Formats: sequence, C-alpha cells, structure tokens
Amino acid sequence: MYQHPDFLDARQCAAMIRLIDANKRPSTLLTPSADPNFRTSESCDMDRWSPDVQPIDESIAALLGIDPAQGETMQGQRYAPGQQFRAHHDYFHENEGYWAKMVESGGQRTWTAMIFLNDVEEGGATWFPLAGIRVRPKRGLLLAWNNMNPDGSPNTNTLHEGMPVGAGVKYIITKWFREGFWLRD
Ligand SMILES: O=C(O)CCC(=O)C(=O)O
Ligand SMILES: [Fe+2]
Repeated sequence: MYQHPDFLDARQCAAMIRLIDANKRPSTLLTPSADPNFRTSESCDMDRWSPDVQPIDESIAALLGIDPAQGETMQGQRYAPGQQFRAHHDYFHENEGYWAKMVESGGQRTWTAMIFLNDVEEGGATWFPLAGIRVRPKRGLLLAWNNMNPDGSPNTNTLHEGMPVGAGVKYIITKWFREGFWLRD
C-alpha cells in the first residue's frame, strides 16, 4: 500500500466535496449483503469530462502509470457519523453473477486509488485488518494499492474497511482501474 500526502490541494478537495454534496445518493453493492449496515454511505459518479474532475482523474492515472481509459468512473463518497463500509475486497469475485458483465467492461480490477478530501474529527479510518495498516483521514492524502498478486490472482490481504465515522463527515474519492479498457470507442 502506497501513500502520497497532499496529492490534492485544499481548493481541489473543496471542489470535489461540492460535487459530492450536489450529487450524492445511497451507496450500492454489487452483491446484496445480509447485513443491512454493510455499506451505509452515500456515493456519486464524478463526471470524468468535467473541468474540475478531468485533471485529477488524469493525474491519478499518471501517478500509477496506467492508461486513463482503464479507469472506471471515479466515485465520490460521503460518510455521516455512524456510516461505514464494512470489510471487503475491491476485486471482483469471478464466481458471482455480475462477473460476465465485468468481463465486458474491462475485466478484473487491478489498482485502487482513494483520496481523503478532508480531516475527520473522529473515526473514519481506512483499515486493512490482514495487512495490519490503519490510515486516518487527512485532507489530500492519496492511498493506492494493487488488488492483484504478481501472478494476477486476487490478493486476499487487500481486505479493507471504511471504519465508522464518530464525529464530523468524511469525504473521499475512489478510483478503480481495470486490467483492460473501461472506456472504448
Ligand atoms: O471509506 C474508506 O475508507 C474505504 C472506501 C473503500 O473501500 C472503497 O471505496 O472501495
Ligand atoms: Fe474498497
């Protein structure tokens, strides 16, 4: 797992927060969970062609050395106090019903990049219980990790959780990359 402090400046973070507040709706899951509190945040698509988003989108791809066309639509996420995203992997489970659709949209997820857009008063850390890493929200801080092992198999040690916010509101953007092309012409 890599960390890049101050990847975004205060102005860029504020612009992303404004877009999230304007467009947020309840977050969804690819596979329904038996736990109604599995993912309680709100999310939105960040339009990759909008003037505030495009430079950020492209700078994340450049940092990772990945073609921007392999990147899914960036997600904005907002967690109010008590909201969370319980432990999960970002890679797809190839035995699930959704997998055929994912193959058509670029295949497996490889890298995840996420950026904290604000400092949070209490809680809201991103926790990797198997890797033993816990990162507190810090405005502008980017985290990146590869969900795959070198041989292309899913790295189960990337299990992670967006811990419940205690006080304040947590805003992040998340960018997932595919092994193939998400965008095609
Ligand atoms: O909110 C967090 O800290 C984690 C978010 C996350 O895991 C995701 O967007 O896939
Ligand atoms: Fe995740």
